[in-house]
This record gives sequence, structure tokens and C-alpha cells, in this order.
Amino acid sequence: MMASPATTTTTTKTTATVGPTTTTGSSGFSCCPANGESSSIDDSIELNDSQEGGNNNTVYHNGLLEKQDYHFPKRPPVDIVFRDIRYDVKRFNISKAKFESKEILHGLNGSFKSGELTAIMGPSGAGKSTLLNIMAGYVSAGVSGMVQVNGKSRSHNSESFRKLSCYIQQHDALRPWLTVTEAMTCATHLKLGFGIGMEEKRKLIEKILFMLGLEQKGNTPTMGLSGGQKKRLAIALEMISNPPILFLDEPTTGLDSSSCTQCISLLKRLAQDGRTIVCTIHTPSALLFEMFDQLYTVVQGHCFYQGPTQEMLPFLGDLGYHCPGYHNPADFMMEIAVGEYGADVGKVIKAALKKYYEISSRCIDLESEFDDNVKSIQTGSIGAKGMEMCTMSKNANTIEYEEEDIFSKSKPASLVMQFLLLFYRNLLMTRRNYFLLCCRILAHATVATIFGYLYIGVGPNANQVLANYVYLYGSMLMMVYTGKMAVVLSFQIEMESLMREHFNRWYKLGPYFLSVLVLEIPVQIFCSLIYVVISYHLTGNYVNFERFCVFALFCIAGSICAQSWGFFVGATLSVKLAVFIGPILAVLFSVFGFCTRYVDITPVFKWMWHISYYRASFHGILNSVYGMNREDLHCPETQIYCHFKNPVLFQKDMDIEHVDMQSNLVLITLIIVTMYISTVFVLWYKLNKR
Ligand SMILES: Nc1ncnc2c1ncn2[C@@H]1O[C@H](COP(=O)(O)OP(=O)(O)OP(=O)(O)O)[C@@H](O)[C@H]1O
Repeated sequence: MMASPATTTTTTKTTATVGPTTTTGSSGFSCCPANGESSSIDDSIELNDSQEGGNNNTVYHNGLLEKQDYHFPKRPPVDIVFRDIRYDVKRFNISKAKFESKEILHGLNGSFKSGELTAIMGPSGAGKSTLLNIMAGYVSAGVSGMVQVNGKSRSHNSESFRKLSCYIQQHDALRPWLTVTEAMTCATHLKLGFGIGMEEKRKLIEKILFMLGLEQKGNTPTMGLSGGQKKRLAIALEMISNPPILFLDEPTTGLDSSSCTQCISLLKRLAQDGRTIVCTIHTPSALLFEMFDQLYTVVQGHCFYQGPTQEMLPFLGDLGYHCPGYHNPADFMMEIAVGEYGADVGKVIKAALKKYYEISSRCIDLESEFDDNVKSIQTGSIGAKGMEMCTMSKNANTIEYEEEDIFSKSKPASLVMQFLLLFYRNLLMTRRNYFLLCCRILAHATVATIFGYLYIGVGPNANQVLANYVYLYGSMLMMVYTGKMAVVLSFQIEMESLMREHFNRWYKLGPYFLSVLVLEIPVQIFCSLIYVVISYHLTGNYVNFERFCVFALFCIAGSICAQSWGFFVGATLSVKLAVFIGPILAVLFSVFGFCTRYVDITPVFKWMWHISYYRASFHGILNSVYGMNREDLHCPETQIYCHFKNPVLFQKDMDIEHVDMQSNLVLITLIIVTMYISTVFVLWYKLNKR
């Protein structure tokens, strides 16, 4: 049942006033007549029950399902000011055989304020995403300049800033197999920990889903949501911790116009509740465009315009560029930005810079007046709009907050709980997506049966030792390839989700990696056992339980070791390289097992024999079959002479009569541990490379 507004868990007392949830009208747009599409935007239509989210409190407004009386607890406003932001990338120039530096952003200045929805616009390749990445703290290497948060300097990869903000990237990177409620519940446990009760969490989830118009989608798997619903879910997941700052990279890309409107209306409403919301956007419709409070336009890495959205056309008009009637102002600005109508882009950039300096110098004056306790600031000198442009570092202090809500009680889940939650989530996803698991199990059973019948009953026969040798070698290949290839793309496939969740501080890398291992290792052990049990018996290798256990142990050890290599290769290389290099490595090391005698190996490659986990596990299974004081093999009466009747002779021929089983196991274990540590290191580097 949906919680009624009256049951909201928060007890918020705040002196901050929140603006009404209405959107800006179209009056500020000279080239968008009010009788056009914008004329309808102030219409509020009561939803009937058949519409999504039908509810007595639900009003359809600008495409947004407004949930009246539902608000997130207020957070202190956070204003961001940035000055002289430059971004350099280093690229290797092959023809000159040296690294070259290229500046992408050329000293951007500006501010993003609380309570406002800001759009970053500009032509393709202008630097929008780069600016957003820098502001969100997602990129810091190569960045110079200053970013201030509520008047305090912030480092470009500030950890504390990440606690205040969330970054929703272009690709939703959601978990397709989880239902909306499951995804929300898991994220709530991870983000808010267990200091607050289940009931409070449940109500919070209901409230967020209700506010975002997803309340009827709770049981829908994420992959069954529409593009717009996925975007809303991505926002809902981050709203759990109620961050005061939201960065969104192209939230409307791939959405139809009504979903776009819903998405931006939602952001607008979240901004009106006091948040700082910044998003990049491509060619919005006139309707969408005017929903933004502020506009920051980037062209060729320079600021082209910044300020209130309604003032963009007058700004361009002052420079002699007049928007034709019935023309979308956003389109017009983009056309000017790429030099259409004979526009001088450099002139606009200079004018934007001049305007910025004019306003900021007035802001400095105003701030000093503020410091001098001048109660009535004379805004007349710069005008009300100029005043709005100023980002007063004291802003946060001017609003008193006295809040008691679940966010103040919450603390992120502990590492152990993170691990348990992620493991549970993996289990859920595996249960839903059981097709892959079934394929893995079936593949092992099928190959085991085929191998078993190909080499049926060869195990005890002295005249079929070579056939058995091939079976054993084939078995090891099977273990290594399935172990490695089943996981080689694991991280590649979920790198985007991992990046998003990790960057937004859902969990640490350690619990995440452990939760993957704790699921993957038993699955691989189970699959290996299926193969071993079927093929071992069909080939007649079963002599006693001890030999079987040793055989299974080395098969599993080899397989898990290959799997650890698979994780490492997958975490390190790109998809194309990983699927190519993975098998190459397996082939390379398998050479040191099959018919390769140590004495015959070229000295320069002898080290490979020593570190080959394939060789170690293959020798282990060979020894479990023919070593360990195996009795004489059966020689058919029809055969006059069986050379390998005594299996030791075979071991001697293969130069493996002295297999040190313990050393082999230790080697395999060491390699497994090394590969896990290396994988964590590579993932950590990728996740924290800024
Ligand atoms: N790490 C990098 N190495 C080299 N070039 C880069 C790097 N990051 C960004 N660039 C370049 O900087 C420019 C701006 O890129 P950015 O992704 O910010 O553009 P954008 O405005 O978001 O474009 P779009 O709208 O097409 O996504 C592009 O020319 C891009 O190739």
C-alpha cells in the first residue's frame, strides 16, 4: 500500500521557503509566441485513475506527475563557483614520436546555484561532458583552476564533495534483472545502512517511487522499463541519500518528447526543493529549454553564454543576432554557436566573458557590503538579475535548518553488510538470469559425456594409456577454458554499473569483488565437479575415493586458477583484446604440460614451466591416476606385451615420476591469490583514475 503523505517519516522544521512547483512560463522568449506549444505548459490537468500514478494527490503538470505534499527533507543549499577551469589532455603523436598536450577547456568561469536547474549546452565536442565530469569530480587529472563549494575551495577529486553530490551518467547502467523495488531496497540498505528501521526505509522507497511516478512499477524488472522510466529509476536510486547536488549527463538522450518533458520537469521540481541540479542537454525543444533556470553554453571549450535562460536571446540580440520569429531559441543559439547567420563566435565568447567579469566584480562589492553587515543591499546598482547571478558564499548560512530526518540518522552499510547485500543481489540476479548458469552446467555435462564415451573404459587398461593421457589433457583444457572464459567479460559487462555505483559511494571495491568471487567460485567448482564425476566414471578411471578426490582437487584448482586469470585479463584489457589474449595465455601455458619434458625445454623458457599453473594441475591429475603407488594396469590376454603395465614406466617416459603434489598445490594457490590481488588493483585504478 502506498504511504499517505501524512505518514511520511520525516519531521522537518525549516525556515527555508521552497518555491511553488510551477514552471517558468514562456513570456521571456521573444521568438516563441505564447500561443505556441508553450501556451499549454501552465495548464494543470487532474490525472484520471487510468493514468500512471493515478492518485488523489496527483496532478499532471508540465508532463510531471506532481505529488503534492511529498517533499524530500531539505538539505543545506550548496552553491558551486568555478574559476579559470582548464583541462589538458596528453596524447601520443606517432608521427612526432612524443606526447603532446591539448587544452580542451580554456579557462571556464561560472557558478551553479542551489534551487536552480542549470543546462549545459553546446555543439557536439564543445566540452560539455568534460565540464560536467570536472564539476562532479569524475575527472581531475589534467584539470586546473578553482572550484568553490559554499565559498570553500574544493580539490578536483574531493571525497567529501562526493558525499554531497551524485552523478548520473548518460548510460543508465542499471541492473536489468532486478525489479524496481529490489534495486531500490538494495541501494537503500547500502546507502543508509542499518541504523534506521526497515519500516522507515520502506516508506522512503515508496515516497521516492511515488514522487518519481514509478510507484506502479515496483515489481517490474528494470529491463522491462521504458527509457524514460529507466532514467527516473536512475534518479530515484540516487535520491535515496537525498544529495543536495545532482549532475546528469544528457538525461534526455534517447527519450521521446513526453518522456523528456517528464524527466526535465522532475529535475525542475527537485531543484525547486533547494537542490543544485546541473545537466548537459542536446538540442532541447522550446518547451524543454524554457524549463531550465540557468544556461551555461560551451563552445570550443569557451563559455559562450551563462545566465538565466530568458536572458540568452536578449544577450545575443545585443550583439546583433536576432532570433527569427517562431524559431526555437535553443536551436538559434546552437546555430549562432556554430557560426551560422555569419555569426562571429569569438565576439560572443568575449562578450560572455566581459559580462561575467562585470557581474562578478559587482558580486565582490556586494559580498563586502554583506560582510559589513549592511542589511539592505542596494541591488539597484546591478539590478535584481545581476544580484541573482552572484553566488554568495554566505548563502548557506543565511538559511537556518533544524532538521531531524532519517538521513541524519543514517550511516552507510559496514563493509561486511556491503558484502552480504551485494552477494544477495548477485544471487537474485543469477536466479533471474538462470539461463546462463544452466548453459554452463549443461556444457560441462555434455562435454563430459562426449569425452566419457570417446574414451570409454580406457582408465584401467595398460594398452590404452595414451588414450587416457589425451582424455586427461583434454579434461584439463576443458577446466581451464571454461574457468577462464566464463568470467573474462564479467567486469567488462558491468564496468559502467560498477563505475556509477562506486563513484556515487554505494559501496567499496573490496566487498564488491568478494561478492563476485563468492558466487563465481562455487559455480565453477560445481560445474567442474559435474564434468569430473561423469567423465571420470565413464572413462573407468575410478579406482578408489582417495584418487578421485585428488583428481577432482587438481581439476578444480586448475579451473579456479584459470578463472582468476580470467578476472585479471577481463579487468585489465578491452573486450576485443580480452577475448583474444585470454585463450592465447591458456594455450601458451598448456604447452608446458602436454608431452613436454623439463629436460627438453630450451633454458630460456624453463621459468615458464615453473610458473605454469596448467602444468602443475595437469601433473597433479596424472599423478592421481598413474602415481601414488598405483597397482599394475590391466593388460588384455590377447596382447603379448603391454609396455605400460607398470604405470611408473609411463611416468618415467613423461619425466613425471616425482610429482610434488603439495608444491604444485601451493604454486596454484599462490597464482590464484596473486591474480585476485592484481585484479583488485587494476579495478581500483580504473575506478579511481580521475
Ligand atoms: N581524455 C580525452 N582525450 C582526448 N580528447 C578528449 C578527452 N576528453 C575529451 N576530449 C575531447 O574534448 C572535446 C570535448 O569532449 P566532450 O565529450 O566534453 O564534448 P561534448 O560537448 O560533451 O560532446 P558531445 O555532445 O558530442 O557528447 C572532444 O573533442 C573530445 O574529443
